[in-house]
Amino acid sequence: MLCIEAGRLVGRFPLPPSKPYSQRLLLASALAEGETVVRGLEWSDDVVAMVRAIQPIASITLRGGTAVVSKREPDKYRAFNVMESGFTLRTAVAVYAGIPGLTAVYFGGTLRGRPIDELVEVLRRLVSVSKLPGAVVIEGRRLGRFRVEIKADVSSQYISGLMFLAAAGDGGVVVPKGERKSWSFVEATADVLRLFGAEVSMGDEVVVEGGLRSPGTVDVPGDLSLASFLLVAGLATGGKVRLEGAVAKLDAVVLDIFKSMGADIAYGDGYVEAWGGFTKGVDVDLGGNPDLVMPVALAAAMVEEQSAIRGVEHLRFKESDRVATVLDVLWRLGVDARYEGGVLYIKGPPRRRDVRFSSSGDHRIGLMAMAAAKAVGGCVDDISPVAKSWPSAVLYFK
Ligand SMILES: O=C(O)C1=C[C@@H](OP(=O)(O)O)[C@@H](O)[C@H](O)C1
Ligand SMILES: C=C(OP(=O)(O)O)C(=O)O
Repeated sequence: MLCIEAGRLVGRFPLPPSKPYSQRLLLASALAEGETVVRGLEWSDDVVAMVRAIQPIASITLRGGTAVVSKREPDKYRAFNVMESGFTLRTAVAVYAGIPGLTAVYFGGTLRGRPIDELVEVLRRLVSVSKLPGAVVIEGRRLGRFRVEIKADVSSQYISGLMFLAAAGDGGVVVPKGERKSWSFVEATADVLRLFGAEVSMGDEVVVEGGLRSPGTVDVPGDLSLASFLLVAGLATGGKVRLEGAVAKLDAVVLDIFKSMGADIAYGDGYVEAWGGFTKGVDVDLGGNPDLVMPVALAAAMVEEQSAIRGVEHLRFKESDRVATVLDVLWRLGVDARYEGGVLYIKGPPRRRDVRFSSSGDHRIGLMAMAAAKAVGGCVDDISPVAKSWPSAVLYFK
């Protein structure tokens, strides 16, 4: 149990490296011609999962937070455990469909109950895939250019996986069906593939031309979906937080959201600063940026005006049912909160002090609970899930 005293959070902190970019850069490096140096990694469980996933096809040297990666002749038989990383599971299952040989991708923990079937169904039109409890086995072969349709309202990682498969082979067309959820992550995949020289066009269809080559040395940018828990803790306690490092475009919209809620935010080359506090509610659709729901919900909990966070249906498919577990944190704070028709309605301020929070086995709920505990005082039952994305976070909330 981690207990945190209520009080102003004032300080300078390094921006946590973006997990989505770390994983995409490592995967692209393993599929590209030439050697890539990826700098600025933090060894979270999900980033380690991606290192395991690329090991059978790449030579990897690790030095501190730097990985030097180059493509090699793939092992004939491949087996690795992606643990709880949804992105690694879904991209590895797709990419290994295009690499001749047999691959067993193991997964566990919270990932056992998360969706993968739609992707397996689509891949079965191209290769043989078996889904077992806790593992997916793929019989890969060299594919020609392919065209597939896939549901877009469950996980954007299906689309990202198929984009990597196309880029690593002779190209392909992915047709997203239904509402496009978490679309900012598909754009991040396109950005990384383009950085590695692929042609990607995004319209009604996502068209990816094959062929990746190393851009040389790349730096992982900072992650605002994670860092915003520090910003919320600073703003909710009348403190001041300065985050140092380059910021990823992905999820940077959170800075505008916090500004619209009355916070003072300044940012420039290599830093973000936040002070003042939250004074206004917000009405925002976060269907494209699901990882911002937790920090924005906590910010909304600090103000009296009612906030609405829309587009959150697919948060039920994450490490926990985040519609339920976000509400759990808010209710423990003594905030009025409810979910109705894809929308979270939240009206603060917190009415309780010295609260006992639960991370519900979910890293982003653990981070939300730590930031909440900084504001009202209290304890978080189990912070081990936080190692999935940002192990060093615990050092900053003390
Ligand atoms: O592609 C990615 O790196 C991610 C996509 C999102 O998931 P879904 O596409 O499953 O919603 C996001 O919530 C997750 O944290 C990371
Ligand atoms: C859902 C997440 O990641 P993944 O889907 O890659 O497990 C997350 O980091 O919140």
